[in-house]
Amino acid sequence: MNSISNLTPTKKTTDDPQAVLEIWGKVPLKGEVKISGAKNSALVLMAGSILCPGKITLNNVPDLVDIKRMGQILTSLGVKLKRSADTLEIDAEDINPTEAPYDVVSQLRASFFVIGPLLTRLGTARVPLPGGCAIGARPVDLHVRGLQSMGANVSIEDGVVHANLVGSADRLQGANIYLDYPSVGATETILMAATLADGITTIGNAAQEPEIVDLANFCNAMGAKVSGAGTNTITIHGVPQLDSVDYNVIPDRIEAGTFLVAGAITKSEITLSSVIPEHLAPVIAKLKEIGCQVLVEEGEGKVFGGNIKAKKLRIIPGELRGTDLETLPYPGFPTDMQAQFTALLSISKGNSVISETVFENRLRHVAELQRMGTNIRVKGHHAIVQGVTSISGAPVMATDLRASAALVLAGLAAEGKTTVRGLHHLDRGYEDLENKLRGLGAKLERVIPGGND
Ligand SMILES: CC(=O)N[C@H]1[C@@H](OP(=O)(O)OP(=O)(O)OC[C@H]2O[C@@H](n3ccc(=O)[nH]c3=O)[C@H](O)[C@@H]2O)O[C@H](CO)[C@@H](O)[C@@H]1O
Ligand SMILES: C=C(OP(=O)(O)O)C(=O)O
Repeated sequence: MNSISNLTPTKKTTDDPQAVLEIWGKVPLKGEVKISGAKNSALVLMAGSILCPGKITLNNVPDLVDIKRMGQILTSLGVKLKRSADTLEIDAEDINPTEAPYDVVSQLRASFFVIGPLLTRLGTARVPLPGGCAIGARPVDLHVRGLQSMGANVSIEDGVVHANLVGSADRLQGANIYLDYPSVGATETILMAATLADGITTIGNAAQEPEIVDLANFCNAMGAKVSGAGTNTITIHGVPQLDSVDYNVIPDRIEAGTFLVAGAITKSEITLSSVIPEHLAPVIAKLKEIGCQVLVEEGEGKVFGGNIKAKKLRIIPGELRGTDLETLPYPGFPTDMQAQFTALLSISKGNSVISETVFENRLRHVAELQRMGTNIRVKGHHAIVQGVTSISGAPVMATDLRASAALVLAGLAAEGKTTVRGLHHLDRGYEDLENKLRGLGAKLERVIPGGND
């Protein structure tokens, strides 16, 4: 049997498709970890930078495969990018409405978010439909209908969405739009398109996620007139042009939530720095129900949009007990934390019912968690969990981004060695996860099986 001491990592890599993550569980964690900027905010802010013909500086941008892919899409449109540490300089003065490359768009949902900024600034946009994803069908009908309500002609030809202003119109027209569902992406597409439209746009039943508020703050910092972000009705008064800005991306509430679960699942007290606790309210409430204390402490004081200061969060785990949870649009419990909580509840005393209501196919991690000795049944969009007292390491396959995080968390709590495959999912959305966990004392290593570098 492998042990920590005889593990001989052969080649560490971040992008080799053969690489696996080996985790030795039951090692207590300790210390402090810094949370990176939010993937889902940075991605939409990068798309939103197209709205401005001047230079944009984004700080606190995480170093992720998804961010690199979004950079490739912007570059293909003529945008100039310069990255230094966590700062990204974006110059979208000279852009052309060429088609964003399919092979990148097909790997990244957020790539579709360039459609609103391109259309409203240039009057035309061609963006391939974002690729099918393992978590559900994810159509873009709400984005399309929103742009059509603002006077755009939108058609889908050979898998590419073509959007144009109609006739002699030189701007989109403000409109009253009511979303059938508070879609994050559709709210972002319409919000960005409306910043440069002629007149007033309202978005009813808008998504209220913190990333929407960050986008509105970013647009307002460029001179847009957006109000109501963070509520279910957003109003945008269109302006003719937006200006340069230097802006800090908010901390990643899903990365933060994942580390809180790491503390809970290993029964370890750890501290997270650079977080906005309010963004984690539904996650913290569930952790308390499960038996953990989560304390808010003063942080280093970095300031984000809306003049919010970063704080620290300390988790003090207790006896873990089961609870029910249902994923919902914000401020409900985030679907992006469901897989991690499935891992946590699988070793919490008693029964739990987890209901996934946002995406129709987001329980695929259950089959992998079962390999580790958990007792979970899937019925429709529910996972019915009977907590077990211990789980054991096993070879497992990541099926999507948050599923990969759930398997890493389960590996931290399991007896023996867990080997996680499919790390390209993990690398999409977690900056330096292995080193951050190692800094807290976890024993894990990325290796190529059988390699000999
Ligand atoms: C890059 C990014 O920010 N991704 C996040 C964003 O994804 P994304 O913006 O894709 O998520 P949405 O809120 O749009 O999707 C929610 C639900 O609405 C449906 N829908 C969406 C749009 C549409 O036009 N038609 C439609 O039917 C989707 O299929 C899904 O069932 O919000 C999700 C929900 O919090 C998160 O899990 C993702 O991490
Ligand atoms: C589902 C996610 O991302 P995306 O929308 O980019 O697929 C996620 O971040 O969990």
